[in-house]
Amino acid sequence: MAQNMDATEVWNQTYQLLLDQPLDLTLREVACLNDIKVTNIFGTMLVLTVSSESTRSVVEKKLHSALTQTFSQVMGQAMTYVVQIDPQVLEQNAQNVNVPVPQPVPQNIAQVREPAPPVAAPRIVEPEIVPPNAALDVPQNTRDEVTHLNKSARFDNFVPGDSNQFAKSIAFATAERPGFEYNPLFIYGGSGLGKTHLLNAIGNQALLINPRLKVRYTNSEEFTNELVIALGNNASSRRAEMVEFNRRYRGVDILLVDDVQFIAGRDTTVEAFFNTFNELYEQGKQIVLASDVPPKNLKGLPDRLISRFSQGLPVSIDPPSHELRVAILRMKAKAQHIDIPMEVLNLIAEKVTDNVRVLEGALTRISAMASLSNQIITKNLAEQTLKDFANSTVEITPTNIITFVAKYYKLTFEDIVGSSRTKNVAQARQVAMYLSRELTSMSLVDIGSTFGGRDHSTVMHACRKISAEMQENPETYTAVTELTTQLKQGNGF
Ligand SMILES: Nc1ncnc2c1ncn2[C@@H]1O[C@H](COP(=O)(O)OP(=O)(O)OP(=O)(O)O)[C@@H](O)[C@H]1O
Repeated sequence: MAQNMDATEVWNQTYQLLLDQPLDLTLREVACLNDIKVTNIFGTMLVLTVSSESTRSVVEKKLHSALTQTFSQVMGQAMTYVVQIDPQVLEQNAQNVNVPVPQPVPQNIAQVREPAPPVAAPRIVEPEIVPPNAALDVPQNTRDEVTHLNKSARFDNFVPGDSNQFAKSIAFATAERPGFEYNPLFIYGGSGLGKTHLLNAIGNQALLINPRLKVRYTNSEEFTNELVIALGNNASSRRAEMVEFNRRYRGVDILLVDDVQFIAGRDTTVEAFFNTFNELYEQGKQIVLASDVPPKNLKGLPDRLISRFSQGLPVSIDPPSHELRVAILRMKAKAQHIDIPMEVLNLIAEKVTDNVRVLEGALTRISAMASLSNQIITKNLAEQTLKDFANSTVEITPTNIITFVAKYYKLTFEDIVGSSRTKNVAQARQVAMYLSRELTSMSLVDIGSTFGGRDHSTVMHACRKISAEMQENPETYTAVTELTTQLKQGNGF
């Protein structure tokens, strides 16, 4: 553990370790590494400061995996980071181009940044299912401490349709007879289509049938981080840590691995995963994998692993039809006692076509608007509310959200991720957490890490609070809707 290290020391150690690794970096990427300063540490989140937008893009994309893993290794716990551009550089740029920088200067990054292509979020993957809006409590997040399963993601609240029926049936059969017909079961499909839900449903159903089974849900980022920590710096405890790591992953009857596409890139992780896979497989234990693409399209993984993945049954989940979108909306509305006419459900299903998570967000928005304006839900009200709710192709990162929220509330970037508990800072932070849940695919755990190492239950509380406030408080409603619109339009990214 190295939690008492100061920011400079953390960077010095990380930098040294990075240089010792065969990372195959270009000269440009090495130059970007040299430009990084760690300027703050909030719990498990580091604030990195760089001097240009282009460096920031490299640090957020190409170097993300190496940096996250090495920071985690140095700190002895899973770490995440956000990247800001040096406030002094921004101020200097603003003066050079004669653009007055509004106060507070340093953190209004979006106002003075050069336009740049949307940058990828530090990829923080999704280990559990939680609705984007905690008011939509189907399924809620109740992650089990041992299995890591979200107990609320079940087969009985997974609505079937043409696009997912086959995957659901196979998943159900797998839960009933783990380790037999479909091993490994490989579920693939686009974002927000229900892969994580099915993985959890398999684990929950199998345990219902046989409570003595050992089940473990994980995702590739969690697997990698735990491996990095087990390998750690400390040679004397490494052996015991690795025994414990292997017990956790190789001693199970059912291993459920989400977002397996992100396992690529690190030889040690791929090797550990390959060995875990083989051992479980040879013992006849069930392995279920989920990914955004079929096995043959996985990039950066060795052929031997891809051929193992293809040995069992790959099944796809496709985007839902209009009828299925309406059926899912009906179920969610019913679960929340939202009285909503059929024509409005049809309208939402027309507007949001390719992601069930976004579908849920639209329903919440409409219900909040109706409740705030004390109206019943009508087609007209829904049309008004969803005016700007177009499917967006802009990629929104946690950094974007923090930057925009800070600007909206006239606070600093570090206020949002820091530890201040003053009322307006806490409110802004909760809105930022809510937006992170709604507009990115980050899990509660990962949002908590990004916002200064907060617990996932703190994030869940924030999402619930903002969601409830939206129904009662026009200021909160306006803040959320305006920020969503700005972020989706990508203004100032
Ligand atoms: N058929 C369905 N019935 C009910 N709820 C669904 C269905 N499909 C998806 N959902 C809900 O939509 C949300 C997103 O689903 P989930 O997280 O499983 O998607 P995913 O495919 O794993 O996405 P990602 O690849 O982004 O992690 C969850 O709240 C989930 O419960």
